[in-house]
Amino acid sequence: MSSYATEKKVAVAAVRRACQLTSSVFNKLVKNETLTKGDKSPVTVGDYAAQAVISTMLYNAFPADPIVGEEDAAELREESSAEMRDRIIALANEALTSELGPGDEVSWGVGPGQEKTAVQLLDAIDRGNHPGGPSGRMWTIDPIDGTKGFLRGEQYAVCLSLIVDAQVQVGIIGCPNLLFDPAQPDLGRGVIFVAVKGHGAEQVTLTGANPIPLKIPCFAPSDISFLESVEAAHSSHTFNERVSSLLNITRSPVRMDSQAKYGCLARGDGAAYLRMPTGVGYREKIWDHAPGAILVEEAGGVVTDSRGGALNFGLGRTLGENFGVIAAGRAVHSRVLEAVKTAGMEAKAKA
Ligand SMILES: Nc1ncnc2c1ncn2[C@@H]1O[C@H](COP(=O)(O)OS(=O)(=O)O)[C@@H](OP(=O)(O)O)[C@H]1O
Ligand SMILES: [Mg+2]
Ligand SMILES: [Mg+2]
Ligand SMILES: [Mg+2]
Repeated sequence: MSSYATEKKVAVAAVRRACQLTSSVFNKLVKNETLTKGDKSPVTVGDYAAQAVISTMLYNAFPADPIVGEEDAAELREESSAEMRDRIIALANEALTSELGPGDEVSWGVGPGQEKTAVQLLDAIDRGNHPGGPSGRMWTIDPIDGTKGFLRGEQYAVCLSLIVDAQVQVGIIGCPNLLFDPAQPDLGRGVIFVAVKGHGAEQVTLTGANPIPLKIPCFAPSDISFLESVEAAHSSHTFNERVSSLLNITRSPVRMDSQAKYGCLARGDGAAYLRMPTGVGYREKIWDHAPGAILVEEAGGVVTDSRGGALNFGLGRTLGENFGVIAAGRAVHSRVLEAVKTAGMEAKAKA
């Protein structure tokens, strides 16, 4: 099984630079300007600029690889967006031209003197327009996952994955605001989760140091707690409550934005991640789950939909019809799956 050594190196380096960028956007813009005003523009600036940085680095390392990215530059190309566009270009160039870090190579289009033009950076954002599908190599980028968490100064994640023939091979999740070790807060915040199919999962610092292998622990029934979305619109809190009561879970759920949930599951901060649809119609996006799914699987866990079927990353930009997501260690997963089926039948009977 390929170890995807170069892909992993480039992907970690790209997520690292994007994390520097998003932290700087938060410190410069969100903290000062908008927490009270509720203006979403810093998120947008951060999203676009981080996608530009990651896409530029991927293109320099793997020019033939298509990208499925959340953002596109159509609005930025309009004359009315000139001010925002300039900000994004400046932020992206600041991140691309900062000093080389450990493992960085100039050939990825980074380092001092590597400024890009506005046209190059807008084109880099738009390279994320690949439709996805069942065959070939493709990357997914979610430049800021958990935008609402980002604005609140809580959890968000910079997420990148490599999918080959619909199978996730590499997953990287950068979490600038997550404690490196909840048991040792002195170690500070900032984690990058890294997984390669068949080669395990680990977490490193934001500088790529201190690698720690990840393995989901066995949980006693009394220690089980759920990880779930903060936003009730993104996943059903009431369904999770019913599943918890069927499993006699007494611990309160831990609510956290973004794929940081998958990272916390992989290192045992919580026992299960349950994300059930809140209504009909919303299709989950592949960039919201591909990095998390490989991370949990490589840490020894199982990720399925609510019927126990595998998530299908080969259907296009979405996972298709939404049957939710259940992620957990093997033993907990089978118990949660049974309870989800029971709660689903109860809900149907009531409807
Ligand atoms: N209706 C609905 N249902 C399910 N999911 C949705 C929905 N609407 C949005 N999204 C996606 O949710 C992504 C945010 O992830 P989380 O749900 O884990 O974050 S949160 O806790 O709710 O803030 C979020 O990712 P970002 O846009 O990158 O933040 C969206 O892709
Ligand atoms: Mg997202
Ligand atoms: Mg996003
Ligand atoms: Mg979004």
